[in-house]
Amino acid sequence: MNKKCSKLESELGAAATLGPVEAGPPCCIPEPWLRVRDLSVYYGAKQVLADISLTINRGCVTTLIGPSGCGKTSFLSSLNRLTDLIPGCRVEGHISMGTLDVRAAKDVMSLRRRVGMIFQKPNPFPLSIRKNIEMPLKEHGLRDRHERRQVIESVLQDVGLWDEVKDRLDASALTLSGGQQQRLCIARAIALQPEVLLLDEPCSALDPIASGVVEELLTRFRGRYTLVVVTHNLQQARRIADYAAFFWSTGGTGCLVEHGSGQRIFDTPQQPLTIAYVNGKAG
Ligand SMILES: Nc1ncnc2c1ncn2[C@@H]1O[C@H](COP(=O)(O)OP(=O)(O)OP(=O)(O)O)[C@@H](O)[C@H]1O
Repeated sequence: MNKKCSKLESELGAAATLGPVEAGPPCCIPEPWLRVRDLSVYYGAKQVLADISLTINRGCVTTLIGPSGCGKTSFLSSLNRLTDLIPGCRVEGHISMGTLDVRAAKDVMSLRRRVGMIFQKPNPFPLSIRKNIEMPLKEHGLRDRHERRQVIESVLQDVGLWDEVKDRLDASALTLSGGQQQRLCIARAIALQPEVLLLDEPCSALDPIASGVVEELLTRFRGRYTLVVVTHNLQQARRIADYAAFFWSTGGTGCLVEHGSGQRIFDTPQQPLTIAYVNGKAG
């Protein structure tokens, strides 16, 4: 077993507070899954991303780093077509996921089931803890009540919330702490069995302990989901990244400066801007 795999094993063993997540095979052998070619994004006349080409490997953690405003969220939102919902937003270029042409996909609801998104600020529905997970399951056609209950328990176990909430599933999700709300949002996303999870600064609104729990959870998801994580926390990015992509903005337009394995981007970056950024001297 190579070094990365044995490291993953010890990380899985260390995640004792979380549920019995069944990890898939670790991403030792890169398998391209999301392919982005010549992606440009505009808000009205303003171009905020130019000609981004990046391949994201299945089952791996890819972190997107770069200063505020360089287009990381816009990039994420293009991947599951949340950009469709932004008035005046226009996307050019090609995005594929496996054999699916993302930009041409007609069934956007199914695309978003396959590509879930977690936001910076936890956004549970103002409903009970149970309904937060049950409602999307119903919307996506899971009619059997017993099966829904099983999924609810299983995903709450996965995110380590089950023991904390099993006696108050009908309480409002808004009574949970910020960290618990974020884990509920992750449970809600994984209940739909996505292939890809997009996470936009998932820990930045959380205290260090809650942030650590979510980070540990992401590490355990490696292999089971393809994770694309935006983070401003370079230590965190360094810890979790199988791959990293560094964005920068010139004159308000974001571009991709450099990408590669996390180890290479953080330990031996090639581009002067990347060197300055990962060493805290730019951005
Ligand atoms: N809905 C919108 N309408 C117009 N401009 C927008 C919109 N959303 C983002 N922008 C602009 O697009 C640029 C890129 O924003 P984006 O949020 O993608 O960057 P980011 O790297 O994720 O920033 P941050 O790290 O601060 O979240 C910014 O200049 C921002 O002001």
